[in-house]
Amino acid sequence: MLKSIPFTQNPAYAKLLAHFEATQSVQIKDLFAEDTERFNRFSTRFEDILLDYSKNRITEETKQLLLELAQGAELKDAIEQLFTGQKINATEDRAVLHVALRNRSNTPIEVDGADVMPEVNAVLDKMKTFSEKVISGEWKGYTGQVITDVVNIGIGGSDLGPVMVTEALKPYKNHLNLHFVSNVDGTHIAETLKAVNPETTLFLIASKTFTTQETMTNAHTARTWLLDAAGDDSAVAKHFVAISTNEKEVSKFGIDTENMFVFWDWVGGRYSLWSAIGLSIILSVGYENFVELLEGAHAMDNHFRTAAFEENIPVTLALLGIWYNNFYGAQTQVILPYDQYLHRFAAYFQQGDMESNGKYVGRDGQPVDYQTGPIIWGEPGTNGQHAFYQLIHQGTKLIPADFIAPAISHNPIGEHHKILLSNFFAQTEALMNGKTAEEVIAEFQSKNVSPEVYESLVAFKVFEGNRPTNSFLVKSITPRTLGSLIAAYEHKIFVQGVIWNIYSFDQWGVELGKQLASKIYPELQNDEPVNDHDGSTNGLINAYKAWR
Ligand SMILES: O=P(O)(O)OC[C@H]1O[C@H](O)[C@H](O)[C@@H](O)[C@@H]1O
Repeated sequence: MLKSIPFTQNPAYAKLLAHFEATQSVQIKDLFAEDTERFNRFSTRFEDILLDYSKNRITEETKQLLLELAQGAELKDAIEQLFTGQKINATEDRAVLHVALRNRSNTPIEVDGADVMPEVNAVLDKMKTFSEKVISGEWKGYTGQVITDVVNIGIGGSDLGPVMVTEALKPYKNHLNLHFVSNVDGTHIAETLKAVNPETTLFLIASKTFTTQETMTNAHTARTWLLDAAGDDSAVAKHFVAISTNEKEVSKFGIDTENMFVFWDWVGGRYSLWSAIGLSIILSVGYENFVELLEGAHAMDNHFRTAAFEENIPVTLALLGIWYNNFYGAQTQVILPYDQYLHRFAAYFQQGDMESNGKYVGRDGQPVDYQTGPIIWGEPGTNGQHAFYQLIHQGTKLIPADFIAPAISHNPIGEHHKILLSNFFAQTEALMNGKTAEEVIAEFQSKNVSPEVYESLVAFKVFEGNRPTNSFLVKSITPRTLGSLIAAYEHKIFVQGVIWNIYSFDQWGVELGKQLASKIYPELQNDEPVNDHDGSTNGLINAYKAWR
């Protein structure tokens, strides 16, 4: 059990508050001027990953106080509880063991007295064998043809991770075409089915619970489509596999449990890409690359568990996030990958972070009186620059930004990568330094613009600067570095949840909408007007009925 230590009662909280009040006018660029060693002091290396967090509004004292905050929350003990299979997901009475899925050292990890590693390894072996058959063409469809297309049907954690990783690792891709269907909007499955052939398509039905309405609806539509073409039930065994924790529901759907890849209740949906949910990743890039992804995550797990907090990447990210979220009042955190392959990275961590830490009740069952999880958003650079960076540079909101960029591109064409990276470096520099009125005036003068013309423009061209950024520079985006990066962000979320005294591994907040939808769905079966909801909901439902 994680202890309940409300954030504002953490002994370091009051000290941090006083420190914040005394230092909030600090200018990051002045900190660099005062300390030539600042980059070395506030950056850390892990394998081929460099995290530079020197462009933040922090001093050595801030760092020490934030580290005290981690100690005050008994973080070390919480980390041990995570790694040793304690039931830290208390509201669901479950362990939280995504770290076991990538425990490449294979040391025993017990849940309720039983080592989970043999089962983890057995599923990995099963995925290896199966994926090799599909990739090599040994696995045949109902007319004896090889599989050319794989459609993963899943939503939330059963979709976002596989999508993000298969996109990120596209340079490692084999010949199989991957498709992902998540939305219950019929358009999603319809457009996907248009692009594939029933004789050569394999469907992966990915759902932890195997009861999720969207996934089951899409799965049934896919099955009907296949049977319409094949004309006989026996085709299902050759074209459908299930990935789930729920054998009963899988059998009910008509998938032989031989064709089922299991995982366990101690794998949270949004932490499940490392489990059988990663089968689409394996089919896309091969088993060896998936193992590399696991290895990278495992290396980060070891770092997180053993490195001193002052050098610990997930802890550092978490503490900096808390500094802005709880003291500077920042509402959001933007993630900006300067790598097109990482274009779903921010979307992936929208679920990872917001479903984990979007909680207003503390571990003591009481509403918290402080801010918890930030809003996560972002798009790849340089697209973001031409869309929303204006607000980051000159808006009224403070937006801490994480930049992620590879030194080596998978597509070293012409000058592209140098241009891309010059933008990355320039943005973090501009966000920190800004531009003073003097600089704006000097620029006008160098172009011989007269004061009558420029005077009224100066204010608009000034950049306050002092916008905080973290920069991840990685050597290149390989399966291993990607695994490490994802694990770093996962553990950041965990650390923040521990310090905010919330439960990060349940998601009760998604239930109410689902319950109400299942009540409304039958009401949409006839054209009778409804009147048992509030005025707005009645009005909307009745307008829909009149129109359809
Ligand atoms: O994998 P499933 O059981 O189908 O669940 C899919 C998704 O359902 C819900 O929305 C949960 O909040 C998510 O955490 C989960 O990832």
